[in-house]
Amino acid sequence: MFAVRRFTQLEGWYLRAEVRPLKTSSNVLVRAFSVQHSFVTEDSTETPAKPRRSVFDIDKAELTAFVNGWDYEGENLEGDFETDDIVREDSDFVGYKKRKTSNRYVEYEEQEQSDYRKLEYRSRTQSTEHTGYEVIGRNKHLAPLNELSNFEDEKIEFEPMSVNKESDALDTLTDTDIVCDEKLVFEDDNVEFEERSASYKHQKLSHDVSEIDEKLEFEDVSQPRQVNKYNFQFESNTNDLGDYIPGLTYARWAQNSSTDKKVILEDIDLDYVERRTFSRLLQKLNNNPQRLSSDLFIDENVTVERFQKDEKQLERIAREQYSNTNKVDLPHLRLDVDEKLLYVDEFGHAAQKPRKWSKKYEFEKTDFYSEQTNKRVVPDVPLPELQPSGVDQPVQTPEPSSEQERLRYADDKTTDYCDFKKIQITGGDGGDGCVSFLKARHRNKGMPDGGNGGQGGSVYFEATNDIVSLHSVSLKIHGQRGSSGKAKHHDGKSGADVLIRVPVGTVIREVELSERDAESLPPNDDCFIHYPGWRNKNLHNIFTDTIKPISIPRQKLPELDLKTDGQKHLLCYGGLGGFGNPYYVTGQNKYPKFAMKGQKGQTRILELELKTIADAGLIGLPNAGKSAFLRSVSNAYPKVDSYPFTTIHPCVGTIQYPDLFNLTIADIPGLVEGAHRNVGLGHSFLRHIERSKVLVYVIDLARKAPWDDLSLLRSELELYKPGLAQRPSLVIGNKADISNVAKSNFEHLRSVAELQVVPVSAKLQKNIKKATSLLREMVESVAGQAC
Ligand SMILES: Nc1nc2c(ncn2[C@@H]2O[C@H](COP(=O)(O)OP(=O)(O)OP(=O)(O)O)[C@@H](O)[C@H]2O)c(=O)[nH]1
Ligand SMILES: [Mg+2]
Repeated sequence: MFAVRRFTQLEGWYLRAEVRPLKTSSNVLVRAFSVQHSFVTEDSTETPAKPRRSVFDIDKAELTAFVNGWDYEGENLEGDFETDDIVREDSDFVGYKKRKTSNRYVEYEEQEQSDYRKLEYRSRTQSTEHTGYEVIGRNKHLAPLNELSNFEDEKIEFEPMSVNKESDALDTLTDTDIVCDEKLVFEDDNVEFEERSASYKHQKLSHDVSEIDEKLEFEDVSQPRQVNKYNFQFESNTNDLGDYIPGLTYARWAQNSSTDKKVILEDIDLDYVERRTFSRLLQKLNNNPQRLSSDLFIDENVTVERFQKDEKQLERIAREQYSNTNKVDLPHLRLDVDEKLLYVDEFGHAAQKPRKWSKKYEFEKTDFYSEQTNKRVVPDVPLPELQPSGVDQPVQTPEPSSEQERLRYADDKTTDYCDFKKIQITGGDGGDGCVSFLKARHRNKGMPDGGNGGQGGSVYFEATNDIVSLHSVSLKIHGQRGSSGKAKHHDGKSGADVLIRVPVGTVIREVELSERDAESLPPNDDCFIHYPGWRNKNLHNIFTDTIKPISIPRQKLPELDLKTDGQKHLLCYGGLGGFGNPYYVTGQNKYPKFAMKGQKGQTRILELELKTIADAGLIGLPNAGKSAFLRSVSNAYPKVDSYPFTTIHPCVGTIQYPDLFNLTIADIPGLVEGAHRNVGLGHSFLRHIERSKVLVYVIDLARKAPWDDLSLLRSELELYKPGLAQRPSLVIGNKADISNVAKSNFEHLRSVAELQVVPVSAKLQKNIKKATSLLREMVESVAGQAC
């Protein structure tokens, strides 16, 4: 950790600013600042009787003045820091200078050594040691530190104060511009202190920092905010948490010994833990990742409902789930417990709202804490019923009322998804050969010495799992041209190859060049470079059958299916470099006055079609709950909403079974009647389930006649590709929680459908286990069969 700290002492106060960078690389991002000032008695050997620490926000202008104007050349430190305590040494440290400023960060880059010095100093009064790199700034302006002695009120107003003192500091720092809009961070220096938050107005600073002229108003941070921290305890077979811990900046974890299977994560502020990281961690810890999704579902019976971001949202969820069972006090995380996973605790903490980058903040334990046993207590929450709500009426899924509305939903401009593209790729041209003759004293006719041209760059395709769409592939792609040969037998350099990365599952087909495309290609008439004035003569003399330009034989590419990650193919050769004139020396012609031009690179027009590769594909009408089902069973997190065509491009999730078996499942947009006539979103997206070995029909049991929906889906599939509907299939009867109607519909559907029907509630996570195990059975039974 690198820190830039500066100290001073002024009228019994001292101020400290810390600049905490993001990484310890040569470019340091300044991320958070803390400024603290506390009272220090005049007699530095005594511990202050009642030291106080006040915390306030510091803004850009103040900090700039503060940093630039600081001077601690000894005298300012007297009193607090004895001269002997200050060990100043010139070190090898190469400091940092400002490189780029954005709203949030100041980026520093390496700076001359002479600009900075390394300091070690000890404050006797605070009995703490600090080591850090001090930036010796321009000693021009001081922040209005005098005002700080009057820091009694809630409001502080800073005035700039100029100091007429010149220093030999650097020009480079004059525009040091440090952004600080974060909550302050304070550490415990073994001194009790009072915290106070202050909202204050920033007054415009006039000189030298005049570029910062806006008036800043800070929000009032004195209002307490609810901070939710959770503790998790698991049994785990793995000790390998290293990868996951960095994401959990706000969690502490402990493992008693390497043999102990218990892993405890404490004080996790879910507002701050990245959702996916955390989910992955739990997955790893749990070692039973079957139902773990990014929504933090842990097991059939153990469900951490949601990240508690929004009290109201939580309340809504709780009321929905527990409507007929229990009223639960809010806001608390609900959890059902089984014997395997131990407990989850919850605290409602009243604490000051931490700003984004602040690392520490105080909280108090309030609920669910037993003072007798000094342990956290598990709240006793009964399990919910299978069908908690007694809704009799089916929830009618809204249909798009008009074509316009449908388009509005379908036209999601925020996503750049593309699964079909026609592109032109061209290999780089070869470099030209050179016509040159040795020039030497006393020789009026030197030998030919022209170099050969370099080869043009080729175009490769590589399949990768890193991308899921073709949108990043350019429409026209060229390999680099080889450079031409030069005199004195200097051959040209080869052009760089181009690698085009496409998602796994991309099918590449070559299309014949249309006449128009062929016309647009450069003509290939004269393939020779001529010595000045020799063109006609050359054409007349030497173009016999023996000297012919070499052309790359053109072969049509077979269809190429990139199915595995890392699969790489060369699709377009770059042209060969042309020969220099020495190549054409013969007995008859010792001084050839021509050389070969570089060959043209190959050109191909290709169609790229992305056909997602997944073991199972979800098919259903819009709003049937396909995405909700995918969310509940896999690690994917597609958007779920109550309007049709929520999903407009495919999304692939992975279901992970406890024995590490993985199964991929693709969610695609809703299919409607007449999709083959391009109604709805059409049926071109069915290409993404074309390769799935198992089809999963997701049927909304709350609709009037779900069996009709099923036959409609099957007939649309058949119209898209004959035989597709005959694949092994499973029917998921979703929304089974909508009780009476769903139940009767299910009975009927089961009797009518020739396929196996599993009732589930994707929303309430019911019967999911059965669905996933059936799905696995089917996938395993068809494993190895070609689709
Ligand atoms: N009551 C109930 N509602 C559900 C269930 N599953 C999904 N829903 C709701 O149904 C609506 C549609 O869910 P989605 O998952 O977006 O449906 P979809 O099939 O992906 O829809 P499209 O992407 O538009 O094709 C949402 O409002 C869900 O909350 C369920 O099991 N029970
Ligand atoms: Mg969807």
